Amino acid sequence: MTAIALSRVTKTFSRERDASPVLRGIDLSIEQGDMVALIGPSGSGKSTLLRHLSGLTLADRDCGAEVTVLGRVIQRQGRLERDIRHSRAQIGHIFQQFNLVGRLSVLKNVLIGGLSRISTQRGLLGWFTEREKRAALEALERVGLREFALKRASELSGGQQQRVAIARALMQRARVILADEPIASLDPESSRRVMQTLRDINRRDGITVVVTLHQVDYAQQYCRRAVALRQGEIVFDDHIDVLNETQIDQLYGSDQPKLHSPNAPSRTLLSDRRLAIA
Ligand SMILES: Nc1ncnc2c1ncn2[C@@H]1O[C@H](COP(=O)(O)OP(=O)(O)OP(=O)(O)O)[C@@H](O)[C@H]1O
Repeated sequence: MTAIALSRVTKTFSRERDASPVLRGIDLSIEQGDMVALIGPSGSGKSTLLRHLSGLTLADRDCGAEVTVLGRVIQRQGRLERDIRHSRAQIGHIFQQFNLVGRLSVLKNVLIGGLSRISTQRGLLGWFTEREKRAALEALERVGLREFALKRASELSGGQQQRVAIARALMQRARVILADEPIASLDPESSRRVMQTLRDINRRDGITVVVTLHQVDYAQQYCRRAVALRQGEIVFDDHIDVLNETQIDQLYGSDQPKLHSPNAPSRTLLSDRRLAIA
């Protein structure tokens, strides 16, 4: 079953007449339960594409764009769908900067993930039931941070905070997780833990994961499929094993990021059958 579908998504930020689009007619479909890496050089449109999926960014109005997630329309013709709140409840968006409330406990931060399901008043007052607290502790257990529940979020390392953000998405009962450069500011060990956590929830819970990554070797190690963008167009879309050295060089040119992971699998050189880079 299709979890995510984009058709004809074009996005131009500038209103100047000759401004170039950041995304150019993107058509993409992702199956439920897949784990997909969005790769490509800086500025190629990865984050912008991801933000279209949760309706944080709207496509151009005149391009006939449509974005659906889990069968619900998120945006159509550059307009947000009316019942976006319900759709967003199923989508966990994780950011490079974690977006936790540093002065609150780790547990409270995770509990906030369930806010879309409880009354605004109860949420504002910070009243949570024993059942909700148990669920939040279970989510923390899943990401290996249960013993940090009562610490302030700001006391945790970057990698730990990122895992709290993942626990918050679990508490939210998200069926799709969109992770925007979740390891960009982390050291290799923390990066591995975060990617392992994402892969674990993908495999065990069947949650669809789309993750933007700068380091191709992490994509190769943890993701099943790669979608590569260059200048706002999809230039590669296939099983991650199909992506070879030559294609990576073509994709990044002289901007190719360093490969950080010492455990990266050796890459097999396969045919260039799908790469459309000119
Ligand atoms: N809100 C915005 N207003 C204007 N331009 C924007 C906005 N957001 C992104 N852009 C521009 O769109 C282009 C694509 O940005 P985006 O962040 O999607 O790329 P990216 O591939 O995620 O890059 P990086 O890997 O460096 O994060 C860039 O040129 C960026 O400057």
